Amino acid sequence: MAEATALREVITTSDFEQHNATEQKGAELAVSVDTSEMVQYMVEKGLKEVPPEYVLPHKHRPSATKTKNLPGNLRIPVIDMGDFHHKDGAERVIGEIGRACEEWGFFQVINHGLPAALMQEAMEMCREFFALPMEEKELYSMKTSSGIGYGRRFAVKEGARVDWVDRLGFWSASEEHRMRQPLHIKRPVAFNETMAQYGDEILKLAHLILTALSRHADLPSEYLLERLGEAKAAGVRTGMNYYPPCPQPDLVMGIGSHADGSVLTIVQQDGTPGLEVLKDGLWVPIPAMSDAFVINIGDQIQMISNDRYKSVVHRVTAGAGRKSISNFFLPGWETTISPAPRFCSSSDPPRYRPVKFSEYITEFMKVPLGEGRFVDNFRVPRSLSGDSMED
Ligand SMILES: O=C(O)CCC(=O)C(=O)O
Ligand SMILES: [Fe+2]
Repeated sequence: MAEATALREVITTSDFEQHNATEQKGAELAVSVDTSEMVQYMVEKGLKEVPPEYVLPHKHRPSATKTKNLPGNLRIPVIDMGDFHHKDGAERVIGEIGRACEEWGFFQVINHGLPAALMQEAMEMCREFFALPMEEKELYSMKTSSGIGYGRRFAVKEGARVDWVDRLGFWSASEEHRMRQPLHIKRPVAFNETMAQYGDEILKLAHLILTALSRHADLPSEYLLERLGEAKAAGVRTGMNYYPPCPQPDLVMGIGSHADGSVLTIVQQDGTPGLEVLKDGLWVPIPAMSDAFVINIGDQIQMISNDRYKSVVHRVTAGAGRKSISNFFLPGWETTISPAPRFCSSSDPPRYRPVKFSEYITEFMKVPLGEGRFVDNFRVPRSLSGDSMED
């Protein structure tokens, strides 16, 4: 029993799930999700007080860390990608994306190419799924360490704090990933088809962003994509998140502060605030635009770009109820990630040691979120990499 709990705790936490880690070794581990531990279940049963494992230390609570008098210029960039395919507009878009990734690691995009109707349908799938009776959602419970299915974010170690969120995880792209590890949702009936179409479009958007960043760094358009290994091996892991209404929102976090281990992450919000990014020591709320995507750089691009493009800490506060769709663009499992020569020089040698994505993700899943920057574990000690480690 204790062993099963420990296993489950280690397995279902990380941002981009551990699907590949165990799958590639042929060692998926059995896990079981206990319905009574789902946040939505507790809330629907009329919970009035947040259980102790969710409660944040005082100094980490939203009331203690909220930015008062946010400077007016501290707003994450909103970038209109409409001109990206036009010769005259492309330079502007590329410049804005590149600068946003250098300065913020976060930005929102509008006119991004995904039809508004498809975004609405995807959010509708998310709403309808979480509105199913608990017995029906349970049919999709995470059963193995793949992280695919209905489950939640558990503590990674005994006594660790738990996030106020339930999640449904699956591969939304590419077709290879969907076929190899499918999650067939019966209701809502349009789920599989809609989310496959959505995933394919998200994949295209991820490619566009990497093209823009490659060009921003004066590299061939395909450069960053090619560094992620075989095109077929990269994919999009999607997590539909439900942060149920919380009776004591100041005591908890929807998702505690963390940086994503992905290449990049593309998030669709439902129009409810909650997502915040840490900028110059201040928590900056991200406007909840339901027709935009929030895009953030993940650790893999930070390493490849030798810290030029930043993977930045963010968090989600709880409140009256919120849904979002997190799409993690992941490299091929066998891909070795290392700073690309273009981002290094004799005065700024590689700041990270090469690391196989499989090694990265396996280690990432063992550490609790919010405890330091995981990516720092792969930094070359300063004395070996020259004297230009400062940001
Ligand atoms: O819910 C959100 O807006 C973002 C969630 C997030 O940061 C994550 O899934 O890594
Ligand atoms: Fe995140």
